[in-house]
Amino acid sequence: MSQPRPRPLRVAIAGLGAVGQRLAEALDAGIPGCELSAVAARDKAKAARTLSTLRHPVPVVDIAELPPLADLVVECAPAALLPQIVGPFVEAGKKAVVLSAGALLSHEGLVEAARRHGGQIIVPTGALLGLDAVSAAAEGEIHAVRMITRKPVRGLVGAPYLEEHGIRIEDIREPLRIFQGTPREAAIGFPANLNVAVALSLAGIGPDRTSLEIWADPALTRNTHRIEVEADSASFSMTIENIPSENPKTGKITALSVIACLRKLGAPLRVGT
Ligand SMILES: NC(=O)C1=CN([C@@H]2O[C@H](COP(=O)(O)OP(=O)(O)OC[C@H]3O[C@@H](n4cnc5c(N)ncnc54)[C@H](OP(=O)(O)O)[C@@H]3O)[C@@H](O)[C@H]2O)C=CC1
Ligand SMILES: O=C([O-])CC(=O)C(=O)O
Repeated sequence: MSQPRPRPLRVAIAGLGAVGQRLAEALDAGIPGCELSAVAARDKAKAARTLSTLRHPVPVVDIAELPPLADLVVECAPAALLPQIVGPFVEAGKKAVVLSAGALLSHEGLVEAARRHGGQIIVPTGALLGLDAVSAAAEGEIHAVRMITRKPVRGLVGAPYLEEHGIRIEDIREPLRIFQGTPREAAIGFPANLNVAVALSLAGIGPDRTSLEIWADPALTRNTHRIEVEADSASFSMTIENIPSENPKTGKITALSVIACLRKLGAPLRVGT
């Protein structure tokens, strides 16, 4: 005898920007097993106007009001808000999908809280690719992971690292390597630009052993990430060229990655790790 169908997972969106808006539309159109239940926005009146075209209206609230309204939160807000969005969900044994992955490194207590309370933090592949292969390789031994990110100038301007080191990229005419280091260092210097490098490091050999280069390239229109992995099971390299969304720092594929991740949560056929 088949089991009764479980009730849909109530999904909250924290941050209604480039990712949040696309995700709200997709949830409203229907992701099996999920229903949009609430949205948190800074400017609630503006968010209510944005959401007025949804078929199924949802409350627009402050971040602190989300936990009783949802079983899972998708964090797609400025990185500084990560602990206040994710903490209450994982402490209640619920799930949080995290896009500001870089901020996890300075709030490792969130992972411990999820462990203690039976919650879960999910970092989707986001604007990157290949995290399935990296996770599989990490079950064996990975010798080295290298990532080279190239971005158009407007995808990088304003990053704290550039200000701190007096690096001006607005008028460059040739590609310029602006950073060489680790994802842990990049998460501090580029909090809105390099979540992908942190996600890669968490899937593989960690934020201190992964090596990262960042280039500003005035000829580029797409955020381009190349990853190179040497492991005892395989060697592989992959490149993704992201078409920017309304937010030039964020690739369009980011929201689609979250949609695919939510779709997999309750799917009868799940493909990929
Ligand atoms: N892991 C990955 O692969 C990727 C991660 N990211 C990260 O995902 C996050 C979201 O990206 P994106 O959608 O492009 O960012 P946006 O800047 O477009 O959206 C962020 C939204 O959060 C809102 N916000 C600000 N303060 C609050 C608050 N107190 N309560 C609720 N909402 C608030 C902003 O509102 P307002 O504009 O009014 O201030 C804005 O609408 C970012 O941290 C980004 O770095 C992005 C791309 C890839
Ligand atoms: O890493 C990020 O946060 C965003 C990014 O590079 C992209 O969208 O390509």
